[in-house]
Amino acid sequence: EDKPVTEQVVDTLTTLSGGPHAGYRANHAKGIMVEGSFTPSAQAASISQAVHFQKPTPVLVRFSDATGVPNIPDANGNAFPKGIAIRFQLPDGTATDIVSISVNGFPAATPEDFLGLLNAVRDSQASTAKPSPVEQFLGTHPAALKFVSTPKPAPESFATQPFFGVNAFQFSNAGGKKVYGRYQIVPVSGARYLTQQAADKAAPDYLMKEIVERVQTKGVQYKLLLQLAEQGDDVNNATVVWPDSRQLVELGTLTLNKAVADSQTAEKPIMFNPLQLTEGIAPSQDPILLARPAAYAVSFGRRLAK
Ligand code: HEM
Repeated sequence: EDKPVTEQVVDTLTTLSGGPHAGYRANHAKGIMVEGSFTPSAQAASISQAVHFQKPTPVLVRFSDATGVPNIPDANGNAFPKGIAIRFQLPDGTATDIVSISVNGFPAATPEDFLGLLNAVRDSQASTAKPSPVEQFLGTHPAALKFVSTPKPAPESFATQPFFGVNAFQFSNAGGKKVYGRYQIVPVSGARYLTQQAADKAAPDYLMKEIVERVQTKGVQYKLLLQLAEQGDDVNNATVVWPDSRQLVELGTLTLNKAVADSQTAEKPIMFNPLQLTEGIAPSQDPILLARPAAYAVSFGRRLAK
């Protein structure tokens, strides 16, 4: 094929979702937006000079279900990983985003391998081959096998679901000190999940509806943590999970307390972008991270096309 691999990924995601579904994201199509603020911790400035790590900042957040299926039931097995996209609205009118998932790790180290996995899933739907294309792919790609076999229980609420940045970034403070790290977004009320029995009975939109209720009543809080890389940790491979023993620095608290009016309309002209960064945060050379904006832009362009 002549198309860039990022566009081929969008095409396969669209096929897998039974699309095109006009006006929706090619992945994480079903979502809900809410608002609030981010308050940095005292030590955040020692990690990064980014403005939102110095002063409280308003945020826009979109929670989502995986796949390009706009009406996928929230507890459906294919609706995982869950997503969270956070936009920090900076004082100078610019913004910076964090776009994370509910699994710590990714099934592929390169966009080519991610396309290979998605194409194998697609090709297995109409195939009677034993082993099927996807079984063959998983048999030769241990990281993909690990990702698909990681348990992904349905959370009680988006407010009880931890999220992981997966891709590493390089952070620099005002003194020029640089560190690599990966975000973790941890619910203050603790991680809690439904039993399988409860998940089987959950209403199709239980997560989307509950989070809107909760932000307007109790409010929702997460700690934004940074898992610091040590010498020798691979910062450019999203399939390699760093050990739990790595230092976690608390960067601040995310507080969500406001619904977004007509979220379905409001989310369409917005493209969250993990490489929309600000001074004090730079990308790693992770090929998955570097491929994401091109894929998101293809999906965004198609979403806006008349
Ligand atoms: C090469 C790898 C990847 C590709 C090709 C890809 C593809 C896509 C596409 C096409 C979209 C729709 C974007 C839009 O229309 O605005 C999307 C959304 C999303 N992706 Fe990825 N993705 C990749 C890796 C990742 C990783 C590593 C994460 C998290 C760590 C992630 C998390 C998300 C989330 C949370 C959304 C929804 C964003 C929103 O709410 O607008 N993706 N992805």
